This record gives sequence, C-alpha cells and structure tokens, in this order.
Amino acid sequence: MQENIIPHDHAIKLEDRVRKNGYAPKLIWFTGLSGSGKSTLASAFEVYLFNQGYGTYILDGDNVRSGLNKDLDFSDSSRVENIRRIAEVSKLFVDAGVVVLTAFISPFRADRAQARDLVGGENFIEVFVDTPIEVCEQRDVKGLYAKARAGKIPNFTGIDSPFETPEHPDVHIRTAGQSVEESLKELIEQIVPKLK
Ligand SMILES: Nc1ncnc2c1ncn2[C@@H]1O[C@H](COP(=O)(O)OS(=O)(=O)O)[C@@H](OP(=O)(O)O)[C@H]1O
Ligand SMILES: Nc1ncnc2c1ncn2[C@@H]1O[C@H](COP(=O)(O)OP(=O)(O)O)[C@@H](O)[C@H]1O
Repeated sequence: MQENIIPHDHAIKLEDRVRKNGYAPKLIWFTGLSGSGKSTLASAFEVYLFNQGYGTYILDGDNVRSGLNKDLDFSDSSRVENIRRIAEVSKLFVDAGVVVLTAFISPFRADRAQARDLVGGENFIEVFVDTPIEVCEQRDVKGLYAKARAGKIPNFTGIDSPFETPEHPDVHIRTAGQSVEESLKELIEQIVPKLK
C-alpha cells in the first residue's frame, strides 16, 4: 500500500452485485499468437453471453493500445506493463460485476500468473487459443507476418519475440482445422457453467 493512501470502504460490495445480477463475474483471459483467433472468439463468446443476459465487456488491443496504453511499444518491458495495466483494469470491471473478456497475446507466463493472482484464482479463466504459427502466418489477417518476415516489424511474437505456451490453461482451444462455431461451442460448454 502506498503511504497516505487509505481506500474507502464503500457500502455496495461485490456480493451485493452478484446477488442482484444473478451470475458470478469472471475474467476470461484469451492468450495466443497474433492471428490465433483471440479477438474472433472473444467477440463471438461475448455476443453469446450478452444475449443470455450477462453484463460483459471486451478489452483488446484496439481499445487499449490506442488509448490507455498508447505510450507502450512491443519491447518486453512494455508488454509486461501492458498486461499489468490490463489486469488492473480487468480487476475493476470484475469488481463492478462484469464478465470481462481480454484478448491480448500476453506472451509471458509470469504476467498471466500475476493477472490471475490479482483478480483471484477463482475469478480467472485462462483460455489458450492454440494455433500453430504456420496457420497464423497463413491466415495473416492483418498482413503483419509478411511484414515481420520482411524485417519491417522488429520483436514480432513467434518470430523474434517469445510466446510462452500456457502449461495448464483452464480451457484449451485448438483452432487449426476447427470452425469458429466449433471453437465457440467448446467455450460455451466449458465456461458458462463456471458463471452460474
Ligand atoms: N511486434 C509485434 N508483436 C506482436 N504483435 C504486434 C507487434 N506489432 C504490432 N502488433 C499488433 O499488436 C497486437 C498485439 O498487442 P497485444 O497488446 O496483444 O500484445 S502483448 O500482449 O503486449 O504482447 C497484435 O494483435 P493481434 O493480432 O490481435 O494479436 C498485432 O496486430
Ligand atoms: N476456430 C477458429 N477460431 C477462431 N478464429 C478462426 C478459427 N478458424 C479460423 N479462424 C480465423 O482466424 C482469424 C483469427 O484472427 P483474430 O481473431 O484477429 O486473431 P487474434 O485476435 O488472435 O490476432 C480470423 O480471420 C478467423 O476467422
């Protein structure tokens, strides 16, 4: 705790929000290479949850790296800070009773573990969007792999910057050879029971 910072004990607690909403907020943390399917699956899953009546919010590169984190680049230290801030923001959303879906590469195990610790293990669901780099590169949704191979993007994850594979993800989605609908079905089956 920082010196002279004394948090106020507000009257409405998380348990009050849970009772009112009728579901448990969670942080659903998608991790995987660029092009693995994080945004596609987080978005499809959010639509499903939203239509089922859950309060949801997605944090992803576009809405975070262009605003809150626009001072950060793709050096290791910036990626660490990126994930630290996202975990802190997610914690606030979870405390507000929202089901949060994050879609960041989040390449380092220690940072994902820190996010888990911050919101509490019971509130954190790590989803490994497991797609071989060859498949991501073939998809090349944004043309970034071609640029990285051409030496135009330094420190590109999977090429000259590491991705530390999750060892014990809560949910493991293998997207190669699987349709978005099939992957979504797996997410629904494995995660929705945890929100009850
Ligand atoms: N050097 C480098 N390495 C990886 N990715 C890069 C890089 N430069 C730009 N991009 C684009 O930024 C998106 C990844 O941002 P993240 O905030 O998710 O990255 S990280 O978690 O901090 O590692 C990533 O988006 P996704 O494709 O959605 O993963 C890329 O579009
Ligand atoms: N089973 C699947 N799950 C998710 N995406 C898939 C799947 N099969 C093919 N794709 C395609 O792969 C691409 C993934 O891109 P995107 O969601 O932007 O990845 P990321 O957010 O991880 O960078 C999309 O074009 C999507 O349609």
